[in-house]
Amino acid sequence: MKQYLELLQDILDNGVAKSDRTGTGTLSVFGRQFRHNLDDGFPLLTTKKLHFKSIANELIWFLSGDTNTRWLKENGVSIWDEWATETGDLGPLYGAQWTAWPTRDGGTINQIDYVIDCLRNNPDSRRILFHAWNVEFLPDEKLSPQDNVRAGRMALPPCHLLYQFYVANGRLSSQLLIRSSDSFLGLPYNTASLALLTTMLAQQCDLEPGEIIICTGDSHIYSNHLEQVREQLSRSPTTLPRLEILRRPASIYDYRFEDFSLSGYHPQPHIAAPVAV
Ligand SMILES: Nc1nc(=O)c2c([nH]1)NC[C@@H]1CN(c3ccc(C(=O)N[C@@H](CCC(=O)O)C(=O)O)cc3)CN21
Ligand SMILES: O=c1ccn([C@H]2C[C@H](O)[C@@H](COP(=O)(O)O)O2)c(=O)[nH]1
Repeated sequence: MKQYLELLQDILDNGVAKSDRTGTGTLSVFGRQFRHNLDDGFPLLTTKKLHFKSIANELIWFLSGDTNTRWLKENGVSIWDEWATETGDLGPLYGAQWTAWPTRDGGTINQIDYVIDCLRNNPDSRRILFHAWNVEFLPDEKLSPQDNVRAGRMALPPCHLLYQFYVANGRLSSQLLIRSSDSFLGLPYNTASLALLTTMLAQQCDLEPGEIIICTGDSHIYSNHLEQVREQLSRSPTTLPRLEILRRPASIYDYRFEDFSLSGYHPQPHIAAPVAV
C-alpha cells in the first residue's frame, strides 16, 4: 500500500495545523484520492499489524443493520465503545441508514438490496450507490455523542459516506467518499472494509473484484499520531495478503467472520495510538 504511505507523507509535507472537534489538533490537507487493484492482493497494511477481525466484524455488523455495540463486543470488537451510551446504543448510524433508511410513510428502504438488484439486473446503471448522510438524524456538534444518541440522533455523523459501484468487463469496482479521514487509525480500516465489501458483493453478483478508489475530504493526522506516522513511514511495505471466501453465503447478510481466509499476512508490528473521541 505505497499509495497510503504517500498520502501520510503528503499530509506531513503539506498539512495545515487545524483545530478539531475533539480538541486534539491535526495536520490536514483537503481532497485526496488513491486507488488499488484488488488483483494485486487484499489491501491490509503490512507496515503495521491490523486487527482484521475488527474490520470484518464491523462490516458484518453494519450489514445486519445493528447500531448497538453488544454484538460487536461479543465478537471481540471494541472500536465503537467510546461513542456508545451505557446500554451500547449509537443511534441510527451506518447500519440503520444502509439497510433501513426511514421513509415518510413509516416504512424503510434497504439501500444494500437496491445495490445488489442493480448489480445483477442493471449493471450499466450510473446510479449504483448507497449513502448514510441522512440529515434528519445528524448529531448536534455541541452535544456529546451519548447525548445525541439519547436525543434520537447518530453518535457521530457518517465519515465513510457514499459508496458507488461500477461494472465493466465482468469486474466490480467501487469508489468511497470519506468526508473526514483519521489517516493513521481510521483510513486503514476504511480501505480494508471497502475491499472486503467489494469482494463480497462481487461474489454475490457473479462478478470479479476490480479496483477500489478512496476519496478523502478533510484528510488529517492527529497531533498525537505524528510519532507513530513517522515510525510507519520508516518501514517498507511487503507483499499483500490474499483473501479467499470459503463458501458462498445465501445473501450479503449471511457472511460470518469464519468465511474469510486471509493468507500470507506477515505484517510488521502493531503501532499503538490513542483514538480521538
Ligand atoms: N477519531 C476517530 N477515528 C476513527 O477512525 C473513528 C472514530 N474516531 N470514530 C468512529 C470510528 C471507530 N473507528 C475506529 C476506532 C478505533 C480504532 C483503533 O483504535 N484501532 C486500533 C486497534 C483497535 C482494535 O482493533 O481493537 C489500531 O491500532 O488500528 C480504529 C477505528 C473508526 N472511527
Ligand atoms: O470510519 C471512520 C470513522 C471516523 N473516522 C474519523 C475521522 C475523524 O477523525 C473522526 C470524526 O470526527 P468528525 O469531527 O465528525 O469529522 O473520526 C474515520 O477516519 N473513519
